[in-house]
Amino acid sequence: MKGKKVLVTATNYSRLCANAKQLLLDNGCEIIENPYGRPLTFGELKEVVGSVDGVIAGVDTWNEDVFKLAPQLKGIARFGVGVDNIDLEAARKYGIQVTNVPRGNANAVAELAVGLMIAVRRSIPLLDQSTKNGGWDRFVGSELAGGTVGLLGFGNIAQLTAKKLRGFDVELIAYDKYPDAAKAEEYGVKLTTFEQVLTDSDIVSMHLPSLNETYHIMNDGAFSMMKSSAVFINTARGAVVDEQALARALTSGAIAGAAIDVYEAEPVSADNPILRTRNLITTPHTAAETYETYERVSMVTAQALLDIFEGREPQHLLTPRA
Ligand SMILES: NC(=O)C1=CN([C@@H]2O[C@H](COP(=O)(O)OP(=O)(O)OC[C@H]3O[C@@H](n4cnc5c(N)ncnc54)[C@H](O)[C@@H]3O)[C@@H](O)[C@H]2O)C=CC1
Ligand SMILES: O=C(O)C(=O)COP(=O)(O)O
Repeated sequence: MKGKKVLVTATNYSRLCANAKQLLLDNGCEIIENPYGRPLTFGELKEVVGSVDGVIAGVDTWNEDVFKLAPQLKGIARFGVGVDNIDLEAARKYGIQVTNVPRGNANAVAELAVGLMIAVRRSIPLLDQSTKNGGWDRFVGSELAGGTVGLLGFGNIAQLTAKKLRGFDVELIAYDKYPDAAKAEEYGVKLTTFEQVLTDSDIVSMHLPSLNETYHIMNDGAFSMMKSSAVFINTARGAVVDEQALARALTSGAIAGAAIDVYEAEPVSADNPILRTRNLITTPHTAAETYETYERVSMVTAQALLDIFEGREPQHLLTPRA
């Protein structure tokens, strides 16, 4: 087990908390950090994967083209939840075990989603900008209380978002293909259809994973079903939204505003027209970036790789043997 090389691509080395680094070092691992502060490109992965035994992965693309170049790679521990950037079938074919950390960053994402809801309904970034520029523009906003918040997806993050919103005096509705009725009851959420979430909500918050069947689920037709006074929040994945349709909906006034943390292509390019649409708040895929998340997720990912190296079944294995 000595001398295993662990590549940390999850944005930067500082993400792995001290205890997790120590755990890997105590077990004889060498840690290779990501010097770029962003996901690695194929070219950058190609340079390094040849000698790597395990990866603590961010949102870089892990597919057969990479696996072919990584003969020693035994495990990928995703530093988060979404694994749309990892080809699980190809991983299985190459004998690479893949894990993730369900709920590890859910609280951070739920808190940001609620924060963005208030920020967009009260135009907080515009108020800040205007006041700093010498203005005294007391824009009129809308309250959450008395309105309906619709959750698209009712998994771990949406459930925590609902739990937090209970104190805001809102109606909560949600759509999920495999709904958890007990959790819905616990958090006072009415389960309904995708269409009804769109038509009835004052705030639509996206929490679906990126899958073939959710690709561009928010398109022109979906935005046209929303109230013109409603806002859209996306802290899930860029691919579930047709970005150009969102830009059209904002520009035409079909919806009143949006806040997005995720993009169809990341990092989002400065000349992407979505960045210049009216009443849009943007953050750079930051929903999970909290010290608390890093503590929780670091230990789980480090332990998963050690388990894989030592032949034990890791927690949250996504590639069980057929
Ligand atoms: N912005 C960020 O930094 C972060 C983004 N995320 C994204 O948020 C997503 C959701 O995360 P969690 O709530 O933890 O996942 P989860 O797996 O707990 O919830 C996903 C829900 O979607 C439902 N679902 C799956 N396929 C569906 C379909 N075709 N139609 C309708 N419902 C469907 C599932 O039944 C499940 O309840 C992740 O997949 C990830 O992409 C997660 C963490 C951080
Ligand atoms: O957990 C997820 O799915 C996330 O999107 C968090 O991703 P990150 O590792 O913060 O780039």
